[in-house]
Amino acid sequence: MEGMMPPFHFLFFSKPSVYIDQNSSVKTFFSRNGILILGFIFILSLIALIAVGLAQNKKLPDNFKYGIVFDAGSSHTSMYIYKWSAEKMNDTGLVYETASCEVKGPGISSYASNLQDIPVYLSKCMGKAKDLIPKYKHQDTPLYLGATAGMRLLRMENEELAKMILSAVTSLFNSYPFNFQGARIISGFEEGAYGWITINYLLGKLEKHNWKNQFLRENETQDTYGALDLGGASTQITFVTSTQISKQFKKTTQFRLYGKNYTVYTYSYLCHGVDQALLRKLALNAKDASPGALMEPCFHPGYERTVLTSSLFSSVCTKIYKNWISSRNLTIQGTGNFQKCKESITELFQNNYCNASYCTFDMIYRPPTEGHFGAFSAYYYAMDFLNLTSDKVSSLDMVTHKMEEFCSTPWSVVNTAFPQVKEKYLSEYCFSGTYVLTLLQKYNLTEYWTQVEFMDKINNKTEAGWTLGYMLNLTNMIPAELPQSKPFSHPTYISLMVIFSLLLAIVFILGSVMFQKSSYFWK
Ligand SMILES: Nc1ncnc2c1ncn2[C@@H]1O[C@H](COP(=O)(O)OP(=O)(O)O)[C@@H](O)[C@H]1O
Ligand SMILES: [Ca+2]
Repeated sequence: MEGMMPPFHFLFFSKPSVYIDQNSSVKTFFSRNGILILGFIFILSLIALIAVGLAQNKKLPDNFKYGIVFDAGSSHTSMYIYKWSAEKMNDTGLVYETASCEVKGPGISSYASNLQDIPVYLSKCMGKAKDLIPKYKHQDTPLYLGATAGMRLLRMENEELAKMILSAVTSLFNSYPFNFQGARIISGFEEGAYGWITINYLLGKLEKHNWKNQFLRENETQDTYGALDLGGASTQITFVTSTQISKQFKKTTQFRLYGKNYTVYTYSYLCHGVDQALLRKLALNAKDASPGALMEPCFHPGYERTVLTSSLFSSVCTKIYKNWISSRNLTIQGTGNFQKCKESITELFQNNYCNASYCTFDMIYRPPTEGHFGAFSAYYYAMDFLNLTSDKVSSLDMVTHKMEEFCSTPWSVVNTAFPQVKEKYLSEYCFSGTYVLTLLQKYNLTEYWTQVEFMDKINNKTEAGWTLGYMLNLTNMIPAELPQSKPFSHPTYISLMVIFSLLLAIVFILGSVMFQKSSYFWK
């Protein structure tokens, strides 16, 4: 049996029963110490290997954070609750909308004369936020309210009243356990810029991971989308421009996001929101109306609406038209003519004077548009209802044809076909659809019809609009530089794993050999 290997289990389980002589016991002593040292290295390497593996692949605990933003628009107020993982807060696209709430009632600016009703107005949605967000997170949850063009108009008319509305909101929100960060009127510039951040963040255009989960460099990221927001009282256009723009126009802003610079052009047209545009159009045409009646091509044949003429001139946007008409009842009668409707809408845009190289309308300089655009809010509501979104209709001719057909459909037919749609919206889709087309044409975007994507919820979750961008900015959640996504870079991780694995293999082999040798001394 001399020289033969002991069976495998002997290497590990057999114990020496007798020491043969002095010489061999010394050798055994050294070989046993060697085994101890190797064993020690083996255990250390094993611990290091496990630690590296765990650090890299640690399953992050479900530690979520929340944020609440109220969008106090001119026509209505909505609340959005956003949610994100606390550990990954600087990664893109990880903040999403977890719930939303429509505040019942009109826009907040109409509460100027009944401030006492503001708590009732907002408390239902606040109650929803309290129920949805775990109690222990309430104090850490930032709460914002941003008001847009309805409040901008009220401020122009009566600054004191606008302040009183915001104070009423502030005292109400301070009574809730959330981390209230303020209620304010955001500027049109912010509204455009935050809308642009929202859609590009959600579409993953600001930074990209590759398959190894590394952030890509500047030239590897995708082109951003321009943002088109259409509200009730104002509308914004925002896009990255490569045109050098003179500082005098003050229409651009610089962003540094995830290590990349963006020069963004943005402009907000007050009184060009869809509701104010309709009001301006009706006010403008009221002067030519035969006593008591106004023929309106943007409403369906057979549709009638009676308004008090004073209501047409009560807005800051229509005051300029107020002159010879004393208040009286005016019946608006639809004639359903798309082409005439379009012509009358065109009159709402001024094209007469431009003090720059190029203006879209209303003397506002704008550089040439570039790339794709995401159009949301009332752009989406109108085009989605009319089944005219750019993925469904491929050419402008088709859109025009469908609009002609829709506008000329008698109101009785439309009303019967869509009993579930709010009458205000349904009766105005011919106008709002035509307005969307005219506005896009004024922006020179209709030539590139398929480059305009009408969008509502991005990734089926988060509504496109300024609110998410606003919160991301105020919570510093979009870093200027690229964040490190893992404790080790991928090459370091791989190198460490290979080194420790090799070390383990060597120690194991050496250990086995030494153990085997020492067992000969024990025999
Ligand atoms: N489901 C809908 N269908 C049609 N229009 C809608 C729908 N929901 C909202 N709108 C319209 O979208 C616009 C939203 O504007 P809003 O955000 O309130 O104003 P602003 O941004 O100018 O302050 C309003 O004109 C409103 O009537
Ligand atoms: Ca809005």
